[in-house]
Amino acid sequence: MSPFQMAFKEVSFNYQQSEPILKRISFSTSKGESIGIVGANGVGKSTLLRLLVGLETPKEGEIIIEGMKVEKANLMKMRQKVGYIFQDSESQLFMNNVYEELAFGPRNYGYGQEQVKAQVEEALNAVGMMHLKDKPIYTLSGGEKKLVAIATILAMKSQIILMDEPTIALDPRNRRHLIELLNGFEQTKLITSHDLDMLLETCERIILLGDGEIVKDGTAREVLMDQVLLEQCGLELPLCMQNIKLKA
Ligand SMILES: Nc1ncnc2c1ncn2[C@@H]1O[C@H](COP(=O)(O)OP(=O)(O)OP(=O)(O)O)[C@@H](O)[C@H]1O
Repeated sequence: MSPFQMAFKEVSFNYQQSEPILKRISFSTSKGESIGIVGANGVGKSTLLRLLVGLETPKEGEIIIEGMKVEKANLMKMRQKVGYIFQDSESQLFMNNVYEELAFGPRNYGYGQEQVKAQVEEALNAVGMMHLKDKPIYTLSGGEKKLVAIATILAMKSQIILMDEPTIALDPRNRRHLIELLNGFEQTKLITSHDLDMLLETCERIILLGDGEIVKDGTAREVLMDQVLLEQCGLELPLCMQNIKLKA
């Protein structure tokens, strides 16, 4: 058994003809960890998640998940293990209605009709969206689409969940709902976000990226409460840590 669940080993990456985006990135994660990935716009957070699900291939180094290298030959197996929730949920929902959307993954993995139904309903109940079961996707609001996208991953029973900016498009009530959901998940979570307050509540570990490298990999408190470090990387303290002056 490997001592880690996922590992980046000296991974470097650049898009075609662009400067290096990620430079010799190394870190590993254990089962059940909740990790926030933070950094300024364009630093490579989404790219890091795309590499993890094999949507991009490292130029150097390798990524290992549960003992398997992420590469073309293993992608189908990987995709069952790793659920990826895109920043723009719209682009990942493609079936006619919510039930069909959630059923797509489990059906593809060969589960029978009753099992598929059970997994879909369990996932919809988990995100509190059972009432949307028969709704056409195009009638959902942005926040509902986000929660349905999360439910598709739960219906697949993925043990590793990657989320790219999950609180975008959520109103305060649904944002709170998401935080509570995340805190109840036993799966390993890797979450990229500029919502540092949400990360402070949901992640025990934070990886701060800057200039293609890991600037700091530490506890949420160590990283998200270090104003000098955050400002060096183009970020600010979480709002809950700032002395907010409200307009009269
Ligand atoms: N398909 C692509 N082709 C070329 N360059 C790309 C592509 N996708 C992203 N980039 C560039 O790679 C860099 C990293 O992008 P990425 O989306 O990973 O950043 P990010 O940290 O997630 O940003 P943000 O916080 O704005 O979402 C950016 O400069 C971006 O313009």
